[in-house]
Amino acid sequence: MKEYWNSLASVLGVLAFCQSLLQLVFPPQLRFLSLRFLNRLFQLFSSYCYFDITEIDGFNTNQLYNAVQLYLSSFVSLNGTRFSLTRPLNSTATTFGLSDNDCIFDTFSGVTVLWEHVVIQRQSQTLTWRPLPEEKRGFTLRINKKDKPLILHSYLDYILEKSDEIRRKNQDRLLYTNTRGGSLDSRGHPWESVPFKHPSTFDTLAMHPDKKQEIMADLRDFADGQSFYQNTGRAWKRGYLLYGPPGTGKSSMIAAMANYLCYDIYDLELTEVHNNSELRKLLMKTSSKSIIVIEDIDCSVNLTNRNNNKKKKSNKSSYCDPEARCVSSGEDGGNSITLSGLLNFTDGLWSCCGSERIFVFTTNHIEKLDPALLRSGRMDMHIYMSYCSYPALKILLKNYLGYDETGLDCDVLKQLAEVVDEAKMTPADISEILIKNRSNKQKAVGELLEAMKTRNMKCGSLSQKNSDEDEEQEKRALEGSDFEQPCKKD
Ligand SMILES: Nc1ncnc2c1ncn2[C@@H]1O[C@H](COP(=O)(O)OP(=O)(O)OP(=O)(O)O)[C@@H](O)[C@H]1O
Ligand SMILES: [Mg+2]
Repeated sequence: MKEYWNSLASVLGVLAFCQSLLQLVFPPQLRFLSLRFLNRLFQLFSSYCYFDITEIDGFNTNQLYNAVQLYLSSFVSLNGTRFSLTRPLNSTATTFGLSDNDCIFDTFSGVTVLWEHVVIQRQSQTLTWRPLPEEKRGFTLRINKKDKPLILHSYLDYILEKSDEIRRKNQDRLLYTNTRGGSLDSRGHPWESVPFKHPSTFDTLAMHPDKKQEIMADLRDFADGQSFYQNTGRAWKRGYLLYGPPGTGKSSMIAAMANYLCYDIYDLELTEVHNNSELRKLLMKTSSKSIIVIEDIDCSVNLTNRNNNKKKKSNKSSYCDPEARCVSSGEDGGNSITLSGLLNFTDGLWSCCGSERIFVFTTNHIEKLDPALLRSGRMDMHIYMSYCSYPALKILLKNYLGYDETGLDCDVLKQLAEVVDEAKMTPADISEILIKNRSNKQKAVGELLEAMKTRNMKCGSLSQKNSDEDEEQEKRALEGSDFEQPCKKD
């Protein structure tokens, strides 16, 4: 052992001597040139090629560097032993990173590549308007020369796509709103955003499990359907109309959709939009992978009447499409939203700027909507949010009180099943009772049963009327669309 250390010390000594000799004999420029020459020689005979991805490209941050960093973070924690940990602004997760000057192997399409995280001190601070970091950071990708044409482009595309996915998963969703009367912020942006932390998910949503599965499958198909939409020549967007009485979970459903797909939400306040062109500008400033929401579409602006009135009033040049919706250049066309403006927003050429967007309209009164809004291709799926049914009630009991089917007395369950449909209580009504008594489960269920029975007795005739109204609403939705009705009433 002692001999080994002695020989190692002597080798190191010789190396140090050579280095100082080199420094003495060769001036720095010559040393630099000879190093460059050796490097070229090495690259010529090496079977690898190397790609440097620096953190700062000129004066701008290199997006590819950030993408690689995020991409590597997805598996570095599995294979590495030393990590750098970060938590970016607005992020909900800690990110594992490759340590300085550390390496990691990755395999793509059966080809193994090596990533190195290169960090070196910056020699001297050049005079710039923006101070540069003291360290130069970058990733070096090593690929076998024969594999380069096979994978380089597809691998980089894959990294960009994957990193985008990770970023969206890690970051808070954003909720955008346009409630500033059309004014722009300092960067000329018409939307204001706040982190969106709504806890509603499809697990917490009380509705018939089959209906829920159907909606989730539809959303998943949409999100994974890029090639389908491309092949069929359709814009990559989808429209959902949520309708039903207040408190049945329309807004909760939107939050669940956003959380399920990790999309941002643009909550469009139509009353703050002055005209069609402003509406179009708002649309242009939305990002892809987002849900654009117009709540209570029947109350936001009087679109149907607006059109009718205009048709009567306007004697200036206008033309009508076959469905008799006027697209007018008349008096109020300049400073108000028209139905056609709204339809163009969801359906026209402008709706395709950007991609992967979902439009959701909600209403309590589907019968008040103009049939043009309901026709095939506009709102692809009409979802009726109904009063609480027995399968939905079981979800509420589980979520609020922790009861599953076996936890509750059979007799109580049977009674609940008998009265729940007739009681016509919304999930919001029921959750109020459950929240109020959540520390005493027995009492909560007892009170709920009482409330349902009382409603049944009191509102026998009223519930018949409501039922007729419900049927009328659904009938109306079916009439307004000549396409398959995917979600039927429970
Ligand atoms: N289907 C549901 N599942 C779980 N909770 C629900 C459901 N519906 C309503 N709730 C509860 O009731 C509250 C109100 O629901 P929500 O705002 O989603 O109803 P809404 O249909 O959008 O009502 P409105 O028509 O008045 O806008 C929610 O915070 C939620 O706690
Ligand atoms: Mg709502």
